[in-house]
Amino acid sequence: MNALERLEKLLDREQFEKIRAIDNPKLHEFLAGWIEWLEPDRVFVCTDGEGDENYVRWKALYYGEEKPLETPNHTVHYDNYYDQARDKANTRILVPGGKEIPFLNTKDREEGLREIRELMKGIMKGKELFVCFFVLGPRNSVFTIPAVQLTDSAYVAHSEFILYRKGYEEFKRLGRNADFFRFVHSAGELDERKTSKNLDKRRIYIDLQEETVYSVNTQYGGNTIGLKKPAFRLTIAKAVREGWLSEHMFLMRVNGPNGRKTYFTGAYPSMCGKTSTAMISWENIVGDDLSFIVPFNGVARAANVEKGVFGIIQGVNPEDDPIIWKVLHSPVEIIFSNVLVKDGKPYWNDMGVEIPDEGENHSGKWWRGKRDAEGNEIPPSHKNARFTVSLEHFPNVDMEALEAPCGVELGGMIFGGRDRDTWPPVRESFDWKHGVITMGASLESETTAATLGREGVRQFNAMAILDFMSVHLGEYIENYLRFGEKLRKAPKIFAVNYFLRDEEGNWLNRKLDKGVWLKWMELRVHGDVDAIETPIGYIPKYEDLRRLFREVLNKEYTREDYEKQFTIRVPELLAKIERIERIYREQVKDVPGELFEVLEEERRRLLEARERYGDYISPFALEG
Ligand SMILES: Nc1nc2c(ncn2[C@@H]2O[C@H](COP(=O)(O)OP(=O)(O)O)[C@@H](O)[C@H]2O)c(=O)[nH]1
Ligand SMILES: C=C(OP(=O)(O)O)C(=O)O
Ligand SMILES: [Mn+2]
Repeated sequence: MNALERLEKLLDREQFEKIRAIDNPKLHEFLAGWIEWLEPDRVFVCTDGEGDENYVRWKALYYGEEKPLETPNHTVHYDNYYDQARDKANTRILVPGGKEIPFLNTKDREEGLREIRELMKGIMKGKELFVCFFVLGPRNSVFTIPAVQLTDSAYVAHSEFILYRKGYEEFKRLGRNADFFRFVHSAGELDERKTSKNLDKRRIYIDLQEETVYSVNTQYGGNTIGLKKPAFRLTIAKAVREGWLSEHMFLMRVNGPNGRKTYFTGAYPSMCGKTSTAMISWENIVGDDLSFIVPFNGVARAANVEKGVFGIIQGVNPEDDPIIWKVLHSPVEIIFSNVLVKDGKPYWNDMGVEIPDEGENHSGKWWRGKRDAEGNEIPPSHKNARFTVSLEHFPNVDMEALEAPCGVELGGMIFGGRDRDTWPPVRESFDWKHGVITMGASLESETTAATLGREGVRQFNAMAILDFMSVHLGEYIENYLRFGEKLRKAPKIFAVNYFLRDEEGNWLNRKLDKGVWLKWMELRVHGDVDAIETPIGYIPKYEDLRRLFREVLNKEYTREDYEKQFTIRVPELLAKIERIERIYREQVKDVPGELFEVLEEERRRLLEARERYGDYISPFALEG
């Protein structure tokens, strides 16, 4: 029996016709094999029709994975109390022989496939399987990658309808020529709260060879939404193979003088400010998490992989995030996850309004002071609680850029992380290579609640992408360096640090200061302002920032604040180079020699500056 004949037996007539309309034997084989293996009670195939999307929305409520809130189109979803973040330990890249690759969590491919298949055998008995088609990137463009998702979670399917462009018609159009990604997910057995129960058997396995990701016994979006972080591992490998960039970057428009539009991408690790930067209310958002960047006639052009936001809700407040706040309080389609709910209203930590003392949250029934099994006090919402919403609902979205089949020309690329004591708030690299190596490849950041495990630990996190890396880091950096050489005009590279602290641990910057750094970078891309040359790149002049603080935030920016923030901290910078160099020499090993040369040059510049100015160099000393 061929695959189509098997599918005819497995599906009811209506669903079968939807599959038959796609002329793709590889797809048929994949579907027939997995439906037989997973043994769902029912299968629903989603086309691009509004009715099918509605069916998925309704099923999320019907099966209890989501509950309606007071505001129309708002729902809440909970993940298991111990399933609130990405599970790095159980996320594996499957490679033949289980070959060790630095900073990757690998597993022998055969063994991994056997294990995951065993875990998934018959796992959908009694459940409904949703077969969904989407594309990564804008439809019918140079960026488009078709993908099929199988999941028994209506919440996961629903999230994907909000976050990705529909792809059923694209599969039909491409027929047997479609080169597509595959995602197979099961939430596994659910408890009475409809959250995944068998967390000890939680696995996320990535098969680069077949471009397939398996995810089981988990619901948290970072582990399960196939087109998001699971697909990211596949696109990184594809980009390195094909000579473009697939990055953990927001994409936004910064509005310059006289209506000038300049586009930036920015890579910061999870929970380090991508969404909050891209959402700055007076600029325009294109994407907040994942970008594809291709060389196109000598310029770098970027597109958002997604069309929605799966954003962190903690700290969203009316002053700092007026636009998100407004969207979250309007009757557009939103899934709130792992927040506190009381009388049908959602609440979250640090929202700037009073929060009730009891209700329901990610721990079940909640009251202030409640402790978990480990004795930790449970806050109203989880730190990694999120909202899922389409970008079309944001008044500041740049729709034209979001839908542009050729993407937008990039003016600048930004790297940043949680760094309490080393990097200044903003600086510009000397050139592409200097930026790629001393900013991107040298990125370190403190761990956050976006992954399971300890928080606040400084960790190497090259290009903010290490959690998702699927190829040898040396190869990835080599691809980055060569990418710049394909360009007539490379984007300028910048580094930011929103998280500097003083000795007492107080932040040196306010959350909206980033809006000023963005305006400065925009001016630098066009050579409109001068800058101060330092051993680690160019930093802003005080006068320019003072003017921008006044224009952008209507605030006075003092010389004292500037000096504290932009002091060149030589001992910390030297120690960092030491750490980074050791990591590349001892752990990564096969890495382009240029990396060591550029780090060495930076060290030499710092040592020379120290001779002349001492350990902590005031930016005023370097001016002139
Ligand atoms: N102190 C401080 N916190 C920030 C700043 N920007 C963002 N955050 C917080 O960092 C957390 C993660 O931010 P988000 O933009 O969602 O990160 P993403 O995961 O990279 O998209 C949120 O709790 C924000 O409130 C900032 O400039 N300063
Ligand atoms: C979805 C995620 O993305 P981010 O925190 O980068 O927004 C995640 O890390 O799980
Ligand atoms: Mn985000």
